[in-house]
Amino acid sequence: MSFPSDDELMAGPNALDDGLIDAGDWPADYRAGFACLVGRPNAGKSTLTNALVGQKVAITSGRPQTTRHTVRGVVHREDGQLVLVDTPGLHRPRTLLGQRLNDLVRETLAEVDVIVFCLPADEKVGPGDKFIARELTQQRTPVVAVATKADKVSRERLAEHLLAVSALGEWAEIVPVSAVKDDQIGLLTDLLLARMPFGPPMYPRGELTDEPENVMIAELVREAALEGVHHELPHSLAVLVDEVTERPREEGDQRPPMLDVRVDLYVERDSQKAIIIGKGGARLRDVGTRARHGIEALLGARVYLDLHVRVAKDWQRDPKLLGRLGF
Ligand SMILES: Nc1nc2c(ncn2[C@@H]2O[C@H](COP(=O)(O)OP(=O)(O)OP(=O)(O)O)[C@@H](O)[C@H]2O)c(=O)[nH]1
Repeated sequence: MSFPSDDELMAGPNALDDGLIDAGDWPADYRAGFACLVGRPNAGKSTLTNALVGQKVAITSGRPQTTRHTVRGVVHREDGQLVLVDTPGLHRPRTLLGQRLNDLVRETLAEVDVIVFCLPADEKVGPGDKFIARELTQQRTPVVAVATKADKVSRERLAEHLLAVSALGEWAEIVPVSAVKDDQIGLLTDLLLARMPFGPPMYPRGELTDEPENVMIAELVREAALEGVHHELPHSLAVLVDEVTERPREEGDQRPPMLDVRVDLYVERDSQKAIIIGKGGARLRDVGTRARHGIEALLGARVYLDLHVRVAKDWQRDPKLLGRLGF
């Protein structure tokens, strides 16, 4: 058996023709395509992604890749499939990292079928939103503006917010939703699916994400490490999984496998390292415990988690390190 070439793997929907994916039958009016969620930090993108997908993203491995963007989740319906891809976030290009992210973001925006612009109803439309709105109006992909966290505000405030959003730019639709209360999520899915091209499913049904396990592990550690110190360490923390190894087992051992997971956390300054580690290492132990529970649930294994905090001065400007960190 020969492995498919990179070109074949990148072929997206065509991969079906190569017999790489067994997607089963699909109706003639089936739609499938890509959407990405954008919005400033804390706008509710992850929560909305999970609500759209309908459950926490699940891990599966060893399947052909139909997009070179990280897939956050796949919405499966009888009438179509919506592949939610990641955008690393829009930032003003102050550092090399910022510039690269923005290039990546622009490419992503141009390649998807619809953009979901998240604007939290409980916050006024601000400079961050205007910056993103300007980016979005510079390209041709239709944009659905979503007023997120609608459950947090009164009807009057929501109406005011929707007006402010509509004044921000030309949007294909404006929809208020609550991901937490599962309010209008079905309607939003309808609107997004209607903008997908007709075509066969890109993923076998039942698959929720194709995020590599290591990225998910790094994400869990990052989340735990940032808890409560978001404002002190906004973009200055990078997490890299160094190694995952399985411990040898005695024959007949019925327990789940035991994995050693080694993870490096990169910060820019000694002071940030001190924040992560905490007094006498207490905080880092906490971070480890929380992340470990998540990783064990993710991998269905027992995990020994080994965290190392390293200071990599100006990692955001170091192309070599950026490459290693996957940017
Ligand atoms: N009440 C309410 N809270 C929400 C809703 N959606 C998100 N939140 C909360 O808003 C906060 C931010 O949500 P996230 O989904 O993490 O936002 P994000 O845009 O992914 O954030 P970044 O990763 O920083 O870009 C979290 O505390 C969520 O629980 C919602 O519909 N209703």
